[in-house]
Amino acid sequence: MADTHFGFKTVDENEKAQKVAGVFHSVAQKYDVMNDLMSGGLHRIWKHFTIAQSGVREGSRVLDIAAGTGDLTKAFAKKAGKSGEVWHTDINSSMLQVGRDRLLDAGFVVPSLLCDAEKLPFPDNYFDCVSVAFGLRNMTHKDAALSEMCRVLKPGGRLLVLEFSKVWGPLKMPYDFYSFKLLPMMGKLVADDPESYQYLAESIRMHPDQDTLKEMMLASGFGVVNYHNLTGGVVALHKGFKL
Ligand SMILES: C[S@@+](CC[C@H](N)C(=O)[O-])C[C@H]1O[C@@H](n2cnc3c(N)ncnc32)[C@H](O)[C@@H]1O
Repeated sequence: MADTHFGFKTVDENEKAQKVAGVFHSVAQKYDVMNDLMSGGLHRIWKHFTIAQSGVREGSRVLDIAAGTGDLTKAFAKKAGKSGEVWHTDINSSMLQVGRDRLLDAGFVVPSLLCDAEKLPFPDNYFDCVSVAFGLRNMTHKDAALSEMCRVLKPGGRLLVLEFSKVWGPLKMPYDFYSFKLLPMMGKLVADDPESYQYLAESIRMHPDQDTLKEMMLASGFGVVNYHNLTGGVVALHKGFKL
């Protein structure tokens, strides 16, 4: 079994998947409140921008990967309407359940499916839009997952990858202080789980930067890839088009 990263630690690939599963089983119930707290609500703006860039309209077929508590799924379901088809998927049963309950409570009846982004159980050329928000970073074989996302898209379809990225130089020091000092502290106080939020900070630093991710998407089969930096590169939205 090959080695990979779990935050700053080197672990074998099997162990990474188990540790990531442990993080998300542990944070699922507090995930939404922590998301608002940690980002000061900014994640809502980043997601709003993602939806605006999606091209999803009435009747679209959309796959939300690593969808967790379902923020994007819900917004896509609104846009795709009754004639659309929107899937809420995640590898983690705790995150999927919290998301499914939230979607139902908000009046959205969409399929929720437990599945691994690296082996998608969907046919080729099926979706108009595939999204993965803050999920790719946690995957063991990112290339395999990106190739799967490309496979299930129709020609002309688009992949949206919303993910933490490399910050603009002058922001680096305050951002590091925030990530490595304040974040684990908030994780302890609010969720009694400092390790999961330490992993969050470390996994962000280990994730490919904007241009590297763009190259990975091109190598995975996307014909055109571009990206937008949001909040000084704290987050980037990559758009990949299958030709
Ligand atoms: C930080 S949450 C993001 C949830 C949601 N997309 C959002 O933006 O709020 C990351 C999610 O990625 C999921 N995940 C990690 N590895 C995955 C994989 N290989 N396939 C599918 N989902 C995965 C986790 O279970 C977790 O729910």
